[in-house]
Amino acid sequence: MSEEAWIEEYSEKELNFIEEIQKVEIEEAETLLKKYSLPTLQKNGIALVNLRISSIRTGFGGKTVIELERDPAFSNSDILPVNSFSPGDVVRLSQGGGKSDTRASKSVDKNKGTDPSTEGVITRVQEKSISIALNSEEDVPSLAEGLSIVKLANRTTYERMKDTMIEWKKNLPEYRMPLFYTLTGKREADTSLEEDMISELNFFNNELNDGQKEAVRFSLGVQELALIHGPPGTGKTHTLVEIIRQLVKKGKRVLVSGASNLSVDNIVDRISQYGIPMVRLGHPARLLPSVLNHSLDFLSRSGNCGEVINGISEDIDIELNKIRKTKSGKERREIYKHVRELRKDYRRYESQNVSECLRTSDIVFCTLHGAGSRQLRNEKFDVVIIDEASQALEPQCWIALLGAKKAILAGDHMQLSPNLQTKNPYFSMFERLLKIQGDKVKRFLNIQYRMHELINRFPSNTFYEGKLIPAPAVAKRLLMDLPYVEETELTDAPIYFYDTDGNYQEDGDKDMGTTLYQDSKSNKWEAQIVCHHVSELLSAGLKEEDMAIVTPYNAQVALIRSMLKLRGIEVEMGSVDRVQGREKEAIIFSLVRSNDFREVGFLAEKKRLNVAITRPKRQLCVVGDGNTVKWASDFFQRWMNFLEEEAVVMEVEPSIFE
Ligand SMILES: Nc1ncnc2c1ncn2[C@@H]1O[C@H](COP(=O)(O)OP(=O)(O)OP(=O)(O)O)[C@@H](O)[C@H]1O
Repeated sequence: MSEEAWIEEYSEKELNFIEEIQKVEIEEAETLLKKYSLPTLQKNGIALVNLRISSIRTGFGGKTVIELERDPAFSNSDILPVNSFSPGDVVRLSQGGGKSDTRASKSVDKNKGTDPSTEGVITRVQEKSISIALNSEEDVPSLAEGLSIVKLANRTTYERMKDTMIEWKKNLPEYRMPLFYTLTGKREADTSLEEDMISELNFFNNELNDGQKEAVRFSLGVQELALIHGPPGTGKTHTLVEIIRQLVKKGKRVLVSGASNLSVDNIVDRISQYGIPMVRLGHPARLLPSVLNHSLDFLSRSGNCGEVINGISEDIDIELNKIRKTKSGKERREIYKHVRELRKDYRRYESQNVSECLRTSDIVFCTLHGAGSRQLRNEKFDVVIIDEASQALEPQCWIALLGAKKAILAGDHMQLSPNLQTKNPYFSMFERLLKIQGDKVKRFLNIQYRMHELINRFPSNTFYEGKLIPAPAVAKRLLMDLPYVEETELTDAPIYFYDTDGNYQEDGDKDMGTTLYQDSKSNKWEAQIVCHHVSELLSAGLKEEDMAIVTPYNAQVALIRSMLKLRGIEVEMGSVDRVQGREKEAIIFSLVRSNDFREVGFLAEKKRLNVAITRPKRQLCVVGDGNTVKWASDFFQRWMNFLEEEAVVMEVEPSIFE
């Protein structure tokens, strides 16, 4: 096949894939809006009604940011209802929809000439307020009251992926070719090492273990592609930090990207102490507070034109607040005209500062999606590093790789891959490259610094060919070895298993149908056992912040949270997907599924189980029905056999339920 045809075919395949997943997500979101009223959507966390504007200001890029709060005319409390909004969500803002039970899609439909509506992006979520950056400059609603917001599918994510694939197809400059062909499998990866890059290699961090050092050496020396396979707790971030420092020392310009803001910020946090010129792109509301002074937003307001920019921003805010006070259309038009002029100036000065800031940075940090932002258009990098690469969609990775000659991908394809609604299993770029290029492009981090050796055993044997070994310092640690924890029958072993054995079956919440809440499974018996175990650990001296509760279903999270609240206990908890990348001294894992059909549903994915059971350092406590779970597959049978043999199997005493 000719090179042109190869590029064409590959890009088309990716474009079709993006279209397919976008269609599924948008249809799903639109079905919800058509089917349910705003108040019902609010009950389920994806809408907020009866809000009013509390302030207006100018944010990064000269965008109007409005802050919304609860309208006291409709509620006695100023705390927002429980919701699932987070920075980056795209929302539709409209007037009305709160009092009557109107369909969400009807009340916000511009074309039908009903309430005016506008779209924006959430920038900040607080207990009593929520802020939105509006998409266009004349979007400040004329009425500041009776506002509603509802979550929409995020189209820009898909548009960026599509633009990237079109760019790859249309424009493949010479410098990008070798990497493209290696990444798409048209040619075998060249794994020879560049001597210049690895001769006289002095490690900044001498505590790196041999596997980590080899991963650093290989990543530095190889000319196009390195994969770092880092199972849980194996020091992936440590290794990446060393690679980045070594690359900068060799005069290379590096783009560091990751599937999530947190993965990127963890690296920024650790690198920032070394005084390397660097910048973190991304909306400040989505960044860890500790990295804010490296953000482009902060740096561009403090550079050469910083003072001017801040002055213009204040002027815009004053004008925007005038708009809220006037009812005259003529006056409003005039103010908007003035605001537009101010914004033009604002962007001009800001873009000067942004260019300066990027030009002088040896390392640029952003999410994969952020790599597609206009500030990075035409920027080139010697090396692009992608952390959590196994959790990203392939076209997301391509966004970051557009300006690269060499790629280093770190991840673990044995943990959760992107959560797609499609029926087919999804292979990330990381996993696909392992398949097509083989182990020669990979280095494996084999020592984990988190789990007790018994907790390590099942995941190591099942997912990592028995090659994952605990560092001596962690291999024998138990809860009772913590200085403030007493030795009790619940703190002296690494794994506990409360087997409910089919006696305490799950509950299903059918109220919302399957579309809105696919995850509405709970099990009150298991919730009670979890509360009992948590209380016992606290009595033994363990602190609330030392433990977390993990379960595959959000409904179970909510149930356990409410039960613990009654006992005055507040412990971190989340669905399995939310705790990937986290660790705690003790993890309590409630499996929920218990039924006569031996159906384990959502839990069935092996990788989900791997994530859940590799979070604890000193104790894993499993609460579940062995009888349902063990028949799901050979794999679950093996896991149940392991628990029966190795865990302390706990009797489910009736007193637990009192
Ligand atoms: N060579 C080492 N010697 C001693 N401790 C180490 C070493 N490498 C990593 N660690 C420790 O292991 C833990 C995990 O390290 P790090 O956060 O870099 O891992 P990670 O692989 O990125 O984690 P995750 O599982 O969340 O992806 C940290 O507490 C770190 O201090």
